[in-house]
Amino acid sequence: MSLLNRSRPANLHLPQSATATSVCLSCLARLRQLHLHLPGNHVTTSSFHSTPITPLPHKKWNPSPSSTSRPNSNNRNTTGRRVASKSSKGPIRPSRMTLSERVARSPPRPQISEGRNGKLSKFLERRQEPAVDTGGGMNRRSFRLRSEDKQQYSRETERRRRDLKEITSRPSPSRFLQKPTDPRRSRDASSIKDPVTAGEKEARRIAASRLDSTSSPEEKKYTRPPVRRFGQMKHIASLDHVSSRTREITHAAEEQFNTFETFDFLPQTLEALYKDALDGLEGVAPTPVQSLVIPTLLDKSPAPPLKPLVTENSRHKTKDPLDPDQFHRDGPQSPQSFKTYLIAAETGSGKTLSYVLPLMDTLKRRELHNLSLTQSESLKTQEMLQQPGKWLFDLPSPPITQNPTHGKPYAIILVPTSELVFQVGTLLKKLSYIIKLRTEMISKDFTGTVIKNRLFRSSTPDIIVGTPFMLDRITEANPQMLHRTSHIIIDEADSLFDRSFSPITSPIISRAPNLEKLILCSATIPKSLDTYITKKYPDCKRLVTANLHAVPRRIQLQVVDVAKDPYKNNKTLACAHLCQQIATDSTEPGFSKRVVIFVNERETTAVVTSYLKEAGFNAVSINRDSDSRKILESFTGDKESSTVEEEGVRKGGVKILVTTDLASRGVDTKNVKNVILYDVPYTSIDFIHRLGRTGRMGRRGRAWVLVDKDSNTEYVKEVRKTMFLGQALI
Ligand SMILES: Nc1ncnc2c1ncn2[C@@H]1O[C@H](COP(=O)(O)OP(=O)(O)OP(=O)(O)O)[C@@H](O)[C@H]1O
Repeated sequence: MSLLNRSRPANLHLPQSATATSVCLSCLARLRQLHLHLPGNHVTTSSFHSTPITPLPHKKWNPSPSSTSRPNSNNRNTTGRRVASKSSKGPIRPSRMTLSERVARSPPRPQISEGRNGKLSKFLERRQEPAVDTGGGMNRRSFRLRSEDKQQYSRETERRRRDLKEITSRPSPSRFLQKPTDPRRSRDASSIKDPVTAGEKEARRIAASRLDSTSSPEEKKYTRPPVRRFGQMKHIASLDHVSSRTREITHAAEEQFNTFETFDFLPQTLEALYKDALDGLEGVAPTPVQSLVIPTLLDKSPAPPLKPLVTENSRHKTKDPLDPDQFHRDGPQSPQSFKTYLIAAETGSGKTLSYVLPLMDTLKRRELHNLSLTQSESLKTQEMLQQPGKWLFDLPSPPITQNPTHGKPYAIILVPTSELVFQVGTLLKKLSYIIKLRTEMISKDFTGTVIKNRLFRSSTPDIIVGTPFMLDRITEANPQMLHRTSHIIIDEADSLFDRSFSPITSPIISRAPNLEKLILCSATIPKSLDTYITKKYPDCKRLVTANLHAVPRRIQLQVVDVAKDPYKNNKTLACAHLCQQIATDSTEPGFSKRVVIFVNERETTAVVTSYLKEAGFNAVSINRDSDSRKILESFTGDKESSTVEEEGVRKGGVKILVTTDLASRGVDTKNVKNVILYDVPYTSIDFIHRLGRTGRMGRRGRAWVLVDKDSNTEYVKEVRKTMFLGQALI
């Protein structure tokens, strides 16, 4: 008893008047720990407990420096880490939470019954492995302190290095591009399968050396395999490498063009930008991508003379749309008279304005230039007519043109979905109110009559925004429509040049004989796009920002293991529970919180939405029948304040959108703070785009990814670590 009193920490629950049966179980656990560390400690517990307790196995006394200098009574565990005092934690929480009311309220935390030793130790074990793993978090210091993490990480890295060796010896696993087998690479593998003769080997060697000598330095540069940091992350390896030189250029541009005034815009462009495009925000500065792109695209030269119209009315497509391999077989186009640019920057970085502003400014300059030419012509005419002896027929006759400007836009902007047509089109309309240009939208949302009126009425639009599907059909029927088109912009270029879109996107470009600039824009450069551009537009100028392919660190990603308690592989329950937590947390006070849930399959949207609706949430999904434009509007618009009634119900204060990748690209959900990845995305590209719906334009964002027993947990962990380190996912 005296020994006990001597070594008993002050926070043990042992009142002076304690009877043998009133000692709490946690104290007993502490006593047992002490017992393990004291030499020859044979204290019997019989004086404290009425029930006999099986003696603990005797542990040899080892007066190591760690055990003597860091006793457990100092609130440190056996590894020497500081742990919170158990007695100060209040009531002990159970290991199995019962979610009897499912998601209707947050999971209760019933008290564990005292005296069940097994339960207690299990509980303490489980507490170290929470279902929601927040480890990556934002705390760099605590991350560094995790020595076990580090050890595990180095073991993982070693294992991956071995995997990488094995994988790189196989043919390219790229999902986008099945390259023709390179004899140089397949040499080893084939020699194992079927023995080759010495003659064949020699022939292969010669073929390989020929390939080496014929490939240009440009080709060599871009056919280099990307740096694969993680052998397992094959998807990540499909992203292109961004050189340090590119990063230096971006930083230099950022320093040089640090205000919108430095771009030498027309006064009306600047006014429209400040008043309409940026919603009256004050003190705005160009983003890195804008500093880089705007000076390059801004064009003050007058429009060059138009090439004559192609008279033959070719109604046939130059390419076979049903041939999926054509995309990868296409050789470089016939000598190009136009310049090509590739804009690549992280999601939510302001890429749209970076191409829209110089485009509108250039077109306005040309319009003003043409107007001044016409005015000076008419002045000359009047002067001539005033000369004595001159009359109307002495004047040179105006040129007879077969190409009236009727229905011929100067610029075309292509985007993959009608939702994006609406988003980009709305921005253009806002800007053109002050700049005074005519802009129109074309998508499946409008009837044929509406489209016809928009295109071919007396006032021809200067800029048309549309989907490739619509514009391909219209320009195929009216090939002369693109005669005056000097600019074609392809937003989300990685989508519009993939196997499904490429056969309808490419012909539109080839129908514009007077094209001056082809601008491709994307947040990700998959290897397929990189190869396509190198092959088809070898002189393409790449405008790439330093943070390309990196998910901003202001987005916090947490991993929820739904295989663990309390979800027991019920993903929908875990998702509803997360929504409940979001609804009740103290973020965004007074405002309706928005949550976007991404799933991999269209069918899952209906399942998740109905479950959430049943649980009382305000959930919607985008599908074929829904008015997706209207639904998205409530997620892209400004913040809405939640009413007192909604606040009371709590669930009413949160709006949930369940969607597939349909809403993962380009949609400017700038006020969405919460994103849930219900399914692990198939590729890193999808990861980047889905996470890109939050944390836009410098805002903070939160994301959760649900993993179950079938998910590639390793892959998710690597993505999270890479994000945490602020590195690109390549
Ligand atoms: N210089 C700026 N200052 C403040 N806000 C800006 C600036 N430029 C653009 N924005 C705003 O940032 C938001 C995101 O812009 P935008 O949609 O162009 O991003 P993005 O790079 O195209 O994203 P994504 O890759 O997802 O399509 C828009 O709401 C836009 O109004």
